[in-house]
Amino acid sequence: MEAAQTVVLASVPASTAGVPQHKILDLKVMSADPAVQAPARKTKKKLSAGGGGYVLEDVPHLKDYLPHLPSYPNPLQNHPAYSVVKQYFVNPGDTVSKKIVVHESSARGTHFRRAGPRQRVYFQPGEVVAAIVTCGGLCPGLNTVIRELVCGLHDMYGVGSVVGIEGGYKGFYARNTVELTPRSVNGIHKRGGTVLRASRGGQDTAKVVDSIQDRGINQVYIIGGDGTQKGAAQVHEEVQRRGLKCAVVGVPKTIDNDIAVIDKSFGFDTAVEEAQRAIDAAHVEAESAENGIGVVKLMGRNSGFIAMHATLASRDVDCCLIPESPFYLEGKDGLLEFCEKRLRENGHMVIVVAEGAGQDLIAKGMHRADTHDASGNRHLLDVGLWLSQKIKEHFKKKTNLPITLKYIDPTYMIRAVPSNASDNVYCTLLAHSAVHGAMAGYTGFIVAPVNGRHAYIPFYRITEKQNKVVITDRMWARVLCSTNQPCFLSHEDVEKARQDEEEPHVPLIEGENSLVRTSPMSMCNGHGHF
Ligand SMILES: Nc1ncnc2c1ncn2[C@@H]1O[C@H](COP(=O)(O)OP(=O)(O)O)[C@@H](O)[C@H]1O
Ligand SMILES: O=P(O)(O)OC[C@H]1O[C@](O)(COP(=O)(O)O)[C@@H](O)[C@@H]1O
Ligand SMILES: [Mg+2]
Repeated sequence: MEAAQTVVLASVPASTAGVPQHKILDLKVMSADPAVQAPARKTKKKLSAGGGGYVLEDVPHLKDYLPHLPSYPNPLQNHPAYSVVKQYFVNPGDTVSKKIVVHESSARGTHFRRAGPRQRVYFQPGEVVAAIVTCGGLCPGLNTVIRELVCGLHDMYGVGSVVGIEGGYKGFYARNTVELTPRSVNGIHKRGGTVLRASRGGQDTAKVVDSIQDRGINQVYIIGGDGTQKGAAQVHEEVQRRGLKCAVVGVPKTIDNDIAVIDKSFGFDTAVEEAQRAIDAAHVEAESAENGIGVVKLMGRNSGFIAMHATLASRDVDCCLIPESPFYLEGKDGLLEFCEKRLRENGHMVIVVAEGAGQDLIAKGMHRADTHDASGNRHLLDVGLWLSQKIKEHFKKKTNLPITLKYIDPTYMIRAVPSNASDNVYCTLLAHSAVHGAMAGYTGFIVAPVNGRHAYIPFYRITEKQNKVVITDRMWARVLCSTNQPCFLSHEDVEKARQDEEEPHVPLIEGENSLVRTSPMSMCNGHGHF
């Protein structure tokens, strides 16, 4: 839940960090909620406004607090591979639009600074001491990002000093660093996991920054998910407070695809592809038995993207359950009734369930205290096991249908694999964009594609809100349409989901779609089905 915030808008002069000469708006944000983990933000949001409702949400720059920092020509201009590119350096005014679908009357809206190499850099190759750390859960592509950060720094900018921090945040203060060279990272992209190892918990900002300071690290690349980037934002605050010349760069990693604003996180495609193998196996098992049911549990703590995409890709799935969409078992249009119907019609069925789905339902009637992992993530109850049990009980007690149910839990198998070809390319570009940003003196940002173009995005943009499947969007409707599963939703559920929608709906001409807009349940066909 986002904390209540006090917002102060004021005009300030443009900074020297390449901000276009729009009117600059300075937004101070103070948290009004004492329970919020992060301290009140000291870094001001860098907003600048242009014509037609254009807003640039810019990222911090080292010059914001080190105004006399010298800059140098970018060595890439003499690089044999890059110097022939017609316009290799990014135009300082280039920005990436957050909103890609626009109407003739709509405001241009939020933009982010376009990623890429700049004509001037704020580090000389010989002075750079870069550090790389991987935090949180595994994700296909971590090794590719590590490799490409090391090789990008070396090959493009001639940086020779790159160290790896082992075992996540705590490695900053609990372990020695390891030297990373193009030679030592060669070939690691063919392996799953992270050669630097990762961990949950142990994020102690003061100790992390002490270590950065003691080791003379001046570029830190922090690869991790939403939790990691909250930690990275705090590291950036502290680095800035101490006045250190150190660029803090976040590379978003999450297999769950739960990071807001960005198009997609690396490794997600690989995970969805790997999930197909589990669904295929479940389908083969189900098809080959009398009244066969295959249940596949996939990752997705709070966001059901993997389950949703795996379902759409497979087309063998009869029901997809995700955390964002509540469901129920018993009664009319409940899951158990649907299972009976599918078996009678088709003789077999496959259910895909995201691990975070139905947690409230399972917890009902259970006296069990919530427990959390070292990072503060809630431990989940095993929905796959619970669901399998409930289905078996139902068919045994309430029907005369003998069923064969197979439960497949490929959880860790889909994230422990190496990244596929397209994720490898994605990771390469991502790492290079991160390096260009740090060399250009930007700091306190994450790098990621927004509408297909790489952008530098301020930390607050992605730590404030998690990306979730919007169950009132077309994509979820496509899933429901392909599976023919019940919609399970009550009026209240739909209304609640609509309130969470980010984009306001623009009314359609002549009331088109107005039935759906005014009556949520008209989304269902009257039998609780879409
Ligand atoms: N709110 C937070 N503030 C600061 N650090 C955090 C926060 N949440 C998690 N972290 C740290 O980030 C690291 C990874 O977090 P975790 O939630 O496990 O994975 P992920 O970053 O992939 O979401 C851990 O070291 C954890 O201590
Ligand atoms: O058992 P672990 O290592 O804590 O990981 C399991 C969890 O990690 C996740 O993959 C998400 O991890 P991140 O937030 O680190 O990306 C969840 O889907 C899953 O619940
Ligand atoms: Mg997370």
